[in-house]
Amino acid sequence: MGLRVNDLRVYYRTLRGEVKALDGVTFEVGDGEILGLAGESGCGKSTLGKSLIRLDGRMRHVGGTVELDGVELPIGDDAAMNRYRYTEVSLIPQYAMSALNPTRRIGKMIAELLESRGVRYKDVAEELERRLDLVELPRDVLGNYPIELSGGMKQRVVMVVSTLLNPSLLIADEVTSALDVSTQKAVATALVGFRDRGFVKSMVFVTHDISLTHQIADTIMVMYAGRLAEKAPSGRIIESPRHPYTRALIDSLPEVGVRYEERKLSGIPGSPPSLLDPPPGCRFRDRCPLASDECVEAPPVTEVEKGHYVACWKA
Ligand SMILES: Nc1ncnc2c1ncn2[C@@H]1O[C@H](COP(=O)(O)OP(=O)(O)OP(=O)(O)O)[C@@H](O)[C@H]1O
Repeated sequence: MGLRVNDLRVYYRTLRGEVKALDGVTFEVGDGEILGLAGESGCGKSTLGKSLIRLDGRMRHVGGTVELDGVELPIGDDAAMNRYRYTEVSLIPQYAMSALNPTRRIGKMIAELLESRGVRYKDVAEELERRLDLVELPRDVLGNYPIELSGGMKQRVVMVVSTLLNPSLLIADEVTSALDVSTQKAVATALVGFRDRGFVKSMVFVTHDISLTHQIADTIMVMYAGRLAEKAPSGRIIESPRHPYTRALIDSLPEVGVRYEERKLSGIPGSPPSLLDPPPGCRFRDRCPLASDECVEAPPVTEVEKGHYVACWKA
């Protein structure tokens, strides 16, 4: 049944007011689907990823729902969410390599984690070893402390641990940004393999790198200033983007493997609006070459062809 997110609003409390980081986002991810989430820094990608599993202390669930396999997740209630974490929805965090407890051997850490989920280590030990083999980690890592492993090895440990209980949904948050290009590819390929083997049913792959997303995701969703700009099957969005912002992103893609955050968006002056007090209407209109009077009203998300959604009056 997959993931169904409806009009999700999550804000950050700050001294200057509330940052409307996620301001009414609706989308679905089907079983077996990998959704790549793209957009400039600050558009709300990580906030969306985190909202699906754990709101941090400053985040407030203002409205909207998240349904996984037909069950509404209590995302605003940290304690109630606990029973879904690892088993139903799991996260490979942005800094996965530092997510491991430095004072625990890997095996011990996994045993404690399993215990907290009511699972006996020996019941999954064989499967754990099989998965370590699969990502080409020696079984000995179970006896190692994190400091004894390289960055890439720690990354793979976190990948294996976070998917060990076969969650329905995996959120991979910028898992490749700290890696070199060839390791990025290997990690992305391993994640696709996890999906193909059924370790996870569906995945939200958050990244700056739209060219990498294109290689692994079935569908790409582009966000702009806390809202959905466009969502379509990967090939479709790369070949014929309909939103002017998506077009700019793709035009600014120089070559595979180069992150667009490191380049200026060609031909688009300005920067995204502040999410403390975003202007009414289309949030891209100040930078948009096609903007006209109707853009003072926020465009609805429209399905322009099957599976292709765009929030733009001109699409
Ligand atoms: N803890 C926080 N307190 C206040 N505002 C925050 C906090 N974390 C994020 N924000 C703001 O929320 C908005 C969305 O941030 P988010 O990290 O989700 O974006 P992102 O697209 O994932 O960016 P990046 O790729 O740089 O991580 C930004 O305006 C950001 O400044």
